[in-house]
Amino acid sequence: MGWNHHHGSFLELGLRAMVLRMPRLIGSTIRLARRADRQALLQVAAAEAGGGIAQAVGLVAVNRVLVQLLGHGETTERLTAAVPALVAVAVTAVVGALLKSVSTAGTGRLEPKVFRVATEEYLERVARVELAAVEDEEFHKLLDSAQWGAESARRMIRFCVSVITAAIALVAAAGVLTALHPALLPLLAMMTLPSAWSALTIARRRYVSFHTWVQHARAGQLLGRLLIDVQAAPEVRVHNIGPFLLRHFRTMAETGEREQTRLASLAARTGLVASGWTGLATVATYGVLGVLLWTGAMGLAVAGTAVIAIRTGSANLEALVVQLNYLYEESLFVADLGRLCQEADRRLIPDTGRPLPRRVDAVRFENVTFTYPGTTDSRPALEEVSVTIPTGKVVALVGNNGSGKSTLAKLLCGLYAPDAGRVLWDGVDAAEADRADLFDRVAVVTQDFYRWPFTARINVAIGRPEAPYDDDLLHAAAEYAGADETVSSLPRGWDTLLARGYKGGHQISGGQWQRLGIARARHRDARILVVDEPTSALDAEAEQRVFDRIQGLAAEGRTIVLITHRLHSVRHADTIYVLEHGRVAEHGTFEELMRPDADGPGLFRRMYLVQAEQYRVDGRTAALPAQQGHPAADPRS
Ligand SMILES: Nc1ncnc2c1ncn2[C@@H]1O[C@H](COP(=O)(O)OP(=O)(O)OP(=O)(O)O)[C@@H](O)[C@H]1O
Repeated sequence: MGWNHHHGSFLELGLRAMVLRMPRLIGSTIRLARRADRQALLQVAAAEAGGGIAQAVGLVAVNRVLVQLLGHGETTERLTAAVPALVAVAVTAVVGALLKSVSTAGTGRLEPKVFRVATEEYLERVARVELAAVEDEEFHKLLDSAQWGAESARRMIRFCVSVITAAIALVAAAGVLTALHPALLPLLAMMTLPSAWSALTIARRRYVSFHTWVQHARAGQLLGRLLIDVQAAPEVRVHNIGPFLLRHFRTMAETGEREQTRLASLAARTGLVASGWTGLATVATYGVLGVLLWTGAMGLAVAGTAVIAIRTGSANLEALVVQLNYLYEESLFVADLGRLCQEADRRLIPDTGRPLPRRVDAVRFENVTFTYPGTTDSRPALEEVSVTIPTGKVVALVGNNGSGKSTLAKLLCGLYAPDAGRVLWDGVDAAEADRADLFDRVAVVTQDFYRWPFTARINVAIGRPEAPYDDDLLHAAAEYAGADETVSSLPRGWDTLLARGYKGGHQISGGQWQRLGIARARHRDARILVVDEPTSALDAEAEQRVFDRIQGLAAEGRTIVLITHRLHSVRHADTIYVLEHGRVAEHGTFEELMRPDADGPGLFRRMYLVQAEQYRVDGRTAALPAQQGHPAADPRS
């Protein structure tokens, strides 16, 4: 459990502080409800207040009935005298029932809306935080527990209503009891305090346990989900991974069960202690009532009403405590949601900044050093990197796995800021730039671009989510990426759902997805196109076509940043940067880098020749570039 050290602020609170905090928590729920549906909130509040008044009036009427029935005179006379009070009891009961149903309807209307408002509140923020926050383990832990907060906010409405109902009813019963005899009130409180203590103690324990185990539970659920995951399904079967996953799922579930057992036995012990104290308080209460009757300090009718008031009062108090307990438990999760929103606000991508020049001549990386936040690696992902990306040119980034190519692309897109050095868009430092403006100017297509579980149309159109659908533009983008054939082969064309496991869902191949991804980036129509290994799943012909088209974009004035391991594809790039361990090892044109006598370590030439060697046919040596007196090299030829 060493990796889980989350401590919510509530864990530091004592029981008294919790009780004191309760009104504020109820207040924040009411504010949330007001934002969700003011009218429904008023309806619930009015119905609950009316219900409380009806209950108090009902109790007073019961007292009148008892006084009349237990008074002097003929039975028929006493009955007749009690009729008006009896009618009042019936009327208050009917009014109470009607108001209850009004409140139930209002609560039912309010709850889903509160859930939506609370969910939107955090989703809207989390979608706008810096990428570094999303990748931050601490932020994720907060996200894990806060996700329960929206559901808790929904449930809090019901518990809030129940708490208010029970509180109003309790005040009514306590008022009547005080009027009957002031000594009865503290006794009523004594009867219920032990259960209040026990309920709050149990809730607090459950919350602490939840926080300690939240990631364990998530990991267990993940194992369960892997067993039914569509993408994992082939490997699960062929490699017989099912029993392995199941075994670990069971081990994790059993560990969780032991925690539940521990909590249950603690709860049983606490409950038993509380019940003992409640029993003693009940005996004392009825004892006092007996003494009052015995000494003649209280009449029989009053004692009868007092018994009813004590029973209703203690039932209300019991309900109040139980509901308060639920409310408290839920409020802890809502508080987590509040903390997540605060943390997200702190880490939001700023929505202001310097506008970028309308026409940028070049983006320049000046001695950029960058280490991923939270990593313990001593070596930065990028170290003193200087790269120039002129507008309208093709710049290729090549290098071994982990050399920093994708990281450089992410910094270019404004997803991270350098720790040292600057990324300059002409004169404007990207760290100070208006990020929305910067994002607007780039389109990215990576090897693992997102496969949206939507229709083919949306999968391309989502490149420009705000723009209205224009089928001509979508067709042009698809044609550009060679995705038009894929789309026309789909059972419902553009409207085919690309999500296996849903009705009408269809699965396409990796290469077909890649064509759609390229079409999406093309549809975005940004000034800088970053293509990170975009063609790895394409067949040779399609790949060639995509590269030719990408070159064509540069001719139209767009800037292309091309990341690839297929060195043959970068031979037409205007500049090639070769990265090694986060540094630029060498750069130049293809011809310059292929010259055996070139300055620098000759890394590109070595890598190229290794690739070319793999394409040797029948013992013939791979061709070398034309300027060395050989025909242009194509490792695949
Ligand atoms: N999100 C991340 N968090 C922490 N470290 C990362 C992250 N992404 C990459 N790295 C690390 O940064 C270094 C550079 O990775 P990067 O993905 O930029 O390499 P690359 O040249 O694109 O590699 P490849 O050719 O395999 O795609 C690697 O050491 C990698 O482990």
